[in-house]
Amino acid sequence: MKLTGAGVGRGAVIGPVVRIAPAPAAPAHEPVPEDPTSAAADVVAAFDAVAAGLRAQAGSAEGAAVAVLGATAQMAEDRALRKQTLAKVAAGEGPVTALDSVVGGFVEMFTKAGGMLAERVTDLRSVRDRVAAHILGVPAPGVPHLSVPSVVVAQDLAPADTAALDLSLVLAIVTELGGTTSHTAIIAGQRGIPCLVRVAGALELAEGAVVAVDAAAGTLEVDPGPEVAEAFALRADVARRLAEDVSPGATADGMPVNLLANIGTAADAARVAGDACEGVGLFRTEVLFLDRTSAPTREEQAEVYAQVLRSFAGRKVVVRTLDAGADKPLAFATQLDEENPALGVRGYRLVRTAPELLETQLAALADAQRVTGVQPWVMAPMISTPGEARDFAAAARRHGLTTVGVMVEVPAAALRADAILAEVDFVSMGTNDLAQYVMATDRLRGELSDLINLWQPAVLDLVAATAAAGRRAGKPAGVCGESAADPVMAVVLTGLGVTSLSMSAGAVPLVRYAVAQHTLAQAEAVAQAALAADSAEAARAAAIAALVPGVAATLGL
Ligand SMILES: C=C(OP(=O)(O)O)C(=O)O
Ligand SMILES: [Mg+2]
Repeated sequence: MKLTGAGVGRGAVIGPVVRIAPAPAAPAHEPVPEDPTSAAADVVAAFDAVAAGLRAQAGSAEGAAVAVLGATAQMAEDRALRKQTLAKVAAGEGPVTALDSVVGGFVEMFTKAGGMLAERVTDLRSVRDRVAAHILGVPAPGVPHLSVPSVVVAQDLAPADTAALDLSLVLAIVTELGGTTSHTAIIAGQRGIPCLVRVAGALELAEGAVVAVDAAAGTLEVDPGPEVAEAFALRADVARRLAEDVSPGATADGMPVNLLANIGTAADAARVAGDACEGVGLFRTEVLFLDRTSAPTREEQAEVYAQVLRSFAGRKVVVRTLDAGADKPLAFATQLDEENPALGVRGYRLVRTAPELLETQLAALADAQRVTGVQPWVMAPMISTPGEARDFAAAARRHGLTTVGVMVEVPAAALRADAILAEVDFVSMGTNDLAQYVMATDRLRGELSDLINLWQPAVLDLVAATAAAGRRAGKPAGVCGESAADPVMAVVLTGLGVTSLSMSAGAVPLVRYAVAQHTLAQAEAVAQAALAADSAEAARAAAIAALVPGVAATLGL
């Protein structure tokens, strides 16, 4: 059996399936319990079992997870929660329905109260899901404990779920929902973990079934034959051979194109520092803020930033300030009443509602600069106007950070790139959000993946306009969205005048190879071929056809 989906990365792996159970829904018409006393006893037993399970998990967890699990266990032990649920069951409501409405009431109350209480809403929902699963006799939702390298299959994964996985044992991630530029896919890609999203039928895969996941082809095959394993091994060989080239990125005629890595944590930095990349082009600092009830302190942040700077001492490190909101919600910063969070207070816009977050972060970064003697580049996400760029640059410089840039990921910033570049030292294009906003298509959902395709000519036009503005200003204009990881797109971007490409470290060798096979003029011809097309498919096909002979075959295209 073969399933198809949209792949992230180019990896191909074979391994057993481990399923992540989705949160159980309350049955539509849950029957009234025949014996309310025994139903009440079941509810108490479910609360007790969940609390005990969480306490046991906390006992074997490490770091921040201990406190999170302990706090969730405490909630499962909460007397008011139990008492109100039991009262409803005694009055004849189905136990899951009762639990659902009591938790719903608490969620509303906590949310209205704001502050610390609002931060407990996620814990409350997690307790509800676990207790409901216990009552219904279905697998507990949430991230499983992995004991062998596995292919993790889920309906969808929030960034916090991904953070809770032991990624060293994750061979691949397969989801039924989600999009290729959603953060979970990106975080996985950054770790070199192949990801397949939008896989219809993924949830029907049996636990333990052996599957072959090919992210480049976008396929999943159940019980693959030995020829599949052989083909995967061959591909790995080509990739290994190309990875032996450690020269700096450049076109065939010597025009430099910096090849940089995207990272999310200090551990990522330590892991990829030994790889042949010229630095970090995007440090997604929000990963440090995820799954917490309050922001990390200045000291805590400074320590992490210093670790990253030390790992890459002597190389460029571009640190992006907090990009929270929308698909990266933080309990302590996200606006709860936004109907369109992707269009709301996210990224740099948080200076309007929580200015101390940016101030603390810039101070911590300056501390890290001081203790390591390494000067980071710093940039802000979600900048829309030259005024925002100016304000951010002023704030960063006040803290003694000297190389200041912004991301170009909102169409307004691309359209006014000259004016934006007048305010800052560099720009970095976030093609994931740029595509989302240019095409008015939610990057988290895959139904419209044809529209959010990074090859859409309208997206390419704005990238071209921004790169041209960079050339005019004589300032670096890089790309750090997923576009940079695609070796064919990398040639197009080079031809458009993009000065650096930042991607998951595992993508660097193929990108280096593709760029190095073309002179600047040849890359420009590839870019023009793509720009002249009138659809995403035609743009990619035209670019592939314009590559110098032999490159497409080596790339397996
Ligand atoms: C690099 C980008 O930022 P993120 O994916 O973290 O939103 C982007 O939008 O392309
Ligand atoms: Mg972005």
